[in-house]
Amino acid sequence: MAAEPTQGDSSQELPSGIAINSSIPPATVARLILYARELSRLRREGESHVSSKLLGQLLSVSDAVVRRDVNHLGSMGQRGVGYEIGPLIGQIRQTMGTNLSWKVALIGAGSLGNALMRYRGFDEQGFQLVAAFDTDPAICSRNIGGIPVLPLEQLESTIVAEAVSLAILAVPVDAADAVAKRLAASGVVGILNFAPRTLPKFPGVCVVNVDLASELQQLTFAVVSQK
Ligand SMILES: NC(=O)c1ccc[n+]([C@@H]2O[C@H](COP(=O)([O-])OP(=O)(O)OC[C@H]3O[C@@H](n4cnc5c(N)ncnc54)[C@H](O)[C@@H]3O)[C@@H](O)[C@H]2O)c1
Repeated sequence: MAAEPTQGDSSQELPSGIAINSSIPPATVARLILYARELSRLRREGESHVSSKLLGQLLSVSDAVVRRDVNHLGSMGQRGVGYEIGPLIGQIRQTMGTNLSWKVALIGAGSLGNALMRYRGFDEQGFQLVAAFDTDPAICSRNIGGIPVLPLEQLESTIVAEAVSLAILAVPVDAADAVAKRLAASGVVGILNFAPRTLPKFPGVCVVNVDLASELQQLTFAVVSQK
């Protein structure tokens, strides 16, 4: 896997909160993910090839940027023919690790957790949400969006039994560190953290932070800077 989220001290933070540790620049990683989305759409529409110019237009970047980004994946394009869409999607997925299927646990089945459990888009991207965990007895033993909500006491045993490797953290901020520590000790290798704080570093565990308020601040910055 070429691109990895944060691990240890050599991590880099993207403005968006994506954090990676890799020879591929973070901005390129972010664009590669978007290229894959556009390429999949083009393939569904029956296209077999795409030029760097068209791919650039779809993301509002220049064709030179596209070529530079795709060069990180090895030799892919052919002058005059463009990129073959199928192999390019395959190479991006292999680089991102999304060619694999990942088992995911959700911790915190509150407002945000509920919305995530009802979201149908994870499966088609290779992410299988196997269980959610919560401390509230009124929520545990329920089934939300087809996902069982289990008491937090069953966290470690379920992660081991189901071979869960990723976790989504949607607990209140004060609970985040302790839960993350338990996830790391159980063998989870990646945490998507929604709690508005920086988690402690755990060896071998990658963290990506999602913070919509920060995204909104970037949006306001973009709006005020163009005036
Ligand atoms: N990053 C973002 O853009 C974004 C957006 C919304 C919410 N959040 C954050 O996500 C988290 C959840 O938000 P919410 O609105 O769903 O809150 P919520 O209060 O509705 O849900 C939190 C859930 O976590 C459970 N919980 C509490 N302690 C726990 C523990 N130790 N282990 C397991 N479960 C536990 C609670 O019982 C509750 O069901 C908060 O930290 C919030 O700040 C982030």
